[in-house]
Amino acid sequence: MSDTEYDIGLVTFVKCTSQKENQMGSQTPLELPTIDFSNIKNLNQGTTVWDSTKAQVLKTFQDYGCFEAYFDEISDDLRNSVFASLKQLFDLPLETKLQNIPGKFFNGYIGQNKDVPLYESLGIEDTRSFTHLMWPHGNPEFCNSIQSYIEKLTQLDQTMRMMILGSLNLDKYLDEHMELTSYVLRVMSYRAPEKHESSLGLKAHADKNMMTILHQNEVGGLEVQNGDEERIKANVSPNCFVVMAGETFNIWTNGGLRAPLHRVVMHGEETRFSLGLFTTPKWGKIVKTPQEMVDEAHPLLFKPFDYGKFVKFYSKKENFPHESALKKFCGVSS
Ligand SMILES: O=C(O)CCC(=O)C(=O)O
Ligand SMILES: [Fe+2]
Repeated sequence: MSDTEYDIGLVTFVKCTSQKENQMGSQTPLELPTIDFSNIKNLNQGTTVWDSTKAQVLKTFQDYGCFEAYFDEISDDLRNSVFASLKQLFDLPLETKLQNIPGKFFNGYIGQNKDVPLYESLGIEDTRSFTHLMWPHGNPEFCNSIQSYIEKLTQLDQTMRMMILGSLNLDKYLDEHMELTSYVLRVMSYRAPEKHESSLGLKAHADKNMMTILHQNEVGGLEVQNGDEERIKANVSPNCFVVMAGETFNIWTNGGLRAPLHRVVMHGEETRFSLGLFTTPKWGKIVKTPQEMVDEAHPLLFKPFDYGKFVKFYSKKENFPHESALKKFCGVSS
């Protein structure tokens, strides 16, 4: 972690500079703000550090909808094991990967799609049963490292949500908010494009769920859109995790947060691996904006909705991948 600091308004951001940049001493490119979550175990509510971190989280979510979390709970060994496991997983025969038929839409195998030919992904709802499905004779290293990775990122997710609700004075909804969601870990592989192919790995989109934590290998390629033109390349430092608000969080806060557009562009000849912990509303539970976020100046933007019903609606051809699908589904003026 570099010790370079800079101010934006009231809060100070610590830059999470990549080693490559340091060594090459190149000029600083546009970067996402970074928030320091090192020493998370000692980050206690009510302390000055907690309060300043909480203010940073809300401000970056309001301004960008996204930031890089510097999080050092995933050891080098665990990270190496996770990325090595991903290579092993994607090297499995297609028939094996296709067996990952999920409990829910969009959680299964996605790939072999001519619109995004470089991209392949698998959703992991339950690590044990997923491992058994992929390796019927067992793969304890995969199972243990993925499970431990999910547990650590879950801690980061919950800390950040606690901070956002706290900053909005909505602490009383915390238990309800945590109960509302479950997690899926989506693991992704992007092969390098052939000479005649486009380098676009994943088209620009905003996530529909509550919040996403992304982690990429050193190949990089994740870009976040800021404003109409500007695209910011996400850092590839090993301890940097890109945290993004999804459209459901924007709805829950009555438009109080941004859900940024982002995409993946491939460079070079290496395969890119990435992981995303997707915090997603449980099917059958109702996502409802707290009344405190609504007043005359801020009328209700979205009606309460069941995410499961939305996913079914979204999976229909005419609604996918419609940018304003949620607006169409439960927007107040629609
Ligand atoms: O691979 C990545 O880093 C981004 C993936 C992504 O944006 C998504 O799955 O929604
Ligand atoms: Fe995404």
